[in-house]
Amino acid sequence: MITKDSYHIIDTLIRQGRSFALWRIPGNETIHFRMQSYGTPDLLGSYTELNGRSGFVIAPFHISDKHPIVLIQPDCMDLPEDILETPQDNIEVFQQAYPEIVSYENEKAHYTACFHAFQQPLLRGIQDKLVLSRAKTNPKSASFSPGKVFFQACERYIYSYVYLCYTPLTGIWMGGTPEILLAGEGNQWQTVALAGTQRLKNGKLPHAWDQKNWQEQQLVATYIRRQLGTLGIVPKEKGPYSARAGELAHLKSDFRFTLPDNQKLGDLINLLHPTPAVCGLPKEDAYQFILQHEGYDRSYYSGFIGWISPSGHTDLYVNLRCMNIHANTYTLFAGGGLLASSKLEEEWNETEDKMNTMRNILE
Ligand SMILES: C=C(O[C@H]1C=CC=C(C(=O)O)[C@@H]1O)C(=O)O
Repeated sequence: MITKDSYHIIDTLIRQGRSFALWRIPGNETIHFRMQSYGTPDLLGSYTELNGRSGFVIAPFHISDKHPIVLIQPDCMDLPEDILETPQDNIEVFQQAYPEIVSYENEKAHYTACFHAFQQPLLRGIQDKLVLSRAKTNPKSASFSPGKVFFQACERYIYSYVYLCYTPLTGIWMGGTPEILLAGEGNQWQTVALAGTQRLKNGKLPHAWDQKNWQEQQLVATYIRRQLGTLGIVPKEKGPYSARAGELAHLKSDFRFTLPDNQKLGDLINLLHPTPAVCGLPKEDAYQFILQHEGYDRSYYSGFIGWISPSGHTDLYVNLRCMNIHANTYTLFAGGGLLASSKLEEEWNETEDKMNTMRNILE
């Protein structure tokens, strides 16, 4: 069994440059571990290449040579009980592989400029929704332990999918995300439409939602219905209802369905991802707009992570409420859906609240 005392083994695996993932499903105490000790993870250039494949996948928002889809093909299913540190294990593993993401010195000014740019197509009715996000890089203390932080996140966020993934190409990613992209097995599959955000009220789920949040979530739900429909899938739908994500609440609809061919999960992912919960509508224009105007590289934030197995069980989640850990810093990411009616201060505060999911466990 993996317990929080194993944190130093996890930290050593990172220093040794091993490709591995640890994750915990919402409402479940078991921590899963998979590691590829031989060879290197597969690099894929499209979602459809995931058809028929299994392994732990980490996929970016925008696939590129710098950020391909990375598929860990594990040959080791148990966390080593102990591990021998050698003098070669050192921090260089961080430095060579990935430069840190530099956030803007005056972040609020950059966000404000982006907000106004994003509002143009929304106010003109060219876009119905656009998700604007940002990154914040902070110095990290010398004693920072990714392993310890992972176990803290597991304890604190019982309703979220908590993961830690390291590969030499992606670097260290960790998060506690509430959003399923695709989960299930056999003839029982599930996705969700998750959008709209407010803080918990005295630690409890709020049940009243304003028009903007409803509309934001309805756009995602309609999109999912339509995309599933193109495969002839008519899902059973539940919601929207208020769902908890750390100290925040979202509106959520569940979609349950069977698949015509479980070997074609990549085709379905290609249809769903990126949903308007992280991109926008109409989808393709929103995607291009974000790439051109957001002003930074989302990297693996708002991509997806998780275990994929067409003949076993699949648990893929959208990579939200996450951070990328570097040698001396860590970068937090968060975004929010903008509609024509969005207000700058509210949206900025929402990104702060979302970043607090990871920030709170570092304090
Ligand atoms: C884009 C993020 O959240 C999405 C998921 C739930 C609610 C959202 C919202 O209210 O804007 C976002 O669509 C993020 O956490 O960075």
